[in-house]
Amino acid sequence: MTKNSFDVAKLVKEKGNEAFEAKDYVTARLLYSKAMEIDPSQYIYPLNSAIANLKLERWRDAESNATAVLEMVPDNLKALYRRGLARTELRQWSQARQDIQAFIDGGGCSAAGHAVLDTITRFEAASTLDPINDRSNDSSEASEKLSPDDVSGLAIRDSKVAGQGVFATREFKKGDTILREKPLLTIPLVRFRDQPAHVKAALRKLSPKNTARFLSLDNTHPGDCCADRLPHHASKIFDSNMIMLPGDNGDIAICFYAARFNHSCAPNTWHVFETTTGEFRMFATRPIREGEEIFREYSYASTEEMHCSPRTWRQAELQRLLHFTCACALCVLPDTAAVQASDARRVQLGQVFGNLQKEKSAIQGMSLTLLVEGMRMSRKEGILDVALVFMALAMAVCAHHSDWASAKYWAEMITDEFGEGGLEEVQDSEDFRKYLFQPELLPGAGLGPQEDFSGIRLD
Ligand SMILES: C[S@@+](CC[C@H](N)C(=O)[O-])C[C@H]1O[C@@H](n2cnc3c(N)ncnc32)[C@H](O)[C@@H]1O
Repeated sequence: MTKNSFDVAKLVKEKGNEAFEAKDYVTARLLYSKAMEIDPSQYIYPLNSAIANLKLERWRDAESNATAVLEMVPDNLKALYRRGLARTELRQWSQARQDIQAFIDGGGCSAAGHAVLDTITRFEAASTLDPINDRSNDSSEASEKLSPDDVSGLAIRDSKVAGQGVFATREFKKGDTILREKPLLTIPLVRFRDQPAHVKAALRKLSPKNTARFLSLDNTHPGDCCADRLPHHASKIFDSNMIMLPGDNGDIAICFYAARFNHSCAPNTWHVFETTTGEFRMFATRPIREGEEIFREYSYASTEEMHCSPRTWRQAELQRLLHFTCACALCVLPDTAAVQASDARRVQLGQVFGNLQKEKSAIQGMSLTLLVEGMRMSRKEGILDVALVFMALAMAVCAHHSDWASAKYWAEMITDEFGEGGLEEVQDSEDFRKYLFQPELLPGAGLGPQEDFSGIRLD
């Protein structure tokens, strides 16, 4: 590591020290282990890890940390003392004595050393009376899990699509909230080459626990796929898990829980970023059964491009940006005819969007027939958030032409698609809900020539 390089291991150790001082030994231990993994040449990381493990009564780990230090620096007094303590707890009396004696002989605090020697003598005597009391078990395995399992209704399991994914442990209704979380870190949308500087700054600001969480995320970029711009693949972890936040400012975020969901081109969720609460939220777009995998759509390309492009394009794009070949249910449809039909719908969907844009999105010129065609295709393709956009536009078109019965028909369909929960959560929901109950309040309502759309419905 060059002198001026961004030393991730050192930063991680410092975060570990912060956690240790706050008596969060579980996080401190995780961070020291990460620092050891990143830079195994430094004895200070296992030395610190040993003390965290002693605090957590993980005697074997503390012993092995101290041994690692002594292999690098044979007369390190702190390591001798810490190993002596661990070995005492592991009932390795004579080895414990040797370590503590070496500690005293090397100039370590004699009072502290003799106190441990006395303890060893007492333990040794007690152990002959109480042979069943085995102190060698490490005790804190369960408490150190940093896992999304504590988010209600979700569990991490092996996925048939890719590695691990997130599964429902209960039923979710359409519109139910799947997840709401504040991102671990966000950076502004900047040029790719400027990204590392922002990631570095964001990593520096992370709390110790969130540093451990960040480092525990998957790096799915193969080693040589592209040069990493930060040591220890920090930018690859970032790239593997980043989410472009929907909304105007377009920040890029790492969300600890949302990062664990696999991608699908026909996801069963949609998501928003609520600027008022700073929360990333996911909702079910259809009923999700217990045991079903839950997917989100990775939207790195523009959402429209992702929705309106055939499988080969989507796969190439995900490969180019994220280095994986999409194996979602839509991309691995078993028969060619089904793939061709899906591709054709996507291309048509693109044409619908194109035609709508040509009409400059002005409600007065928008064709309801075209919108309904878009709804049909997006429903078939399982991209319900797109269907919802078309429905909202359909409501506005009918309201513009004072066909209130038809406007109400589309409003009810939207309510039904969102589900009660989803409707409450949508961005700008207050206005939106108001329009659903009173379409006549929509901007432009009643301003167009009167028309009757009762013959145009979604079957
Ligand atoms: C943010 S991680 C998702 C969780 C990951 N599966 C795990 O085991 O931790 C993103 C990585 O998961 C894999 N992945 C996600 N969705 C996929 C899909 N539809 N097809 C193939 N691989 C996918 C890719 O390797 C991708 O880079």
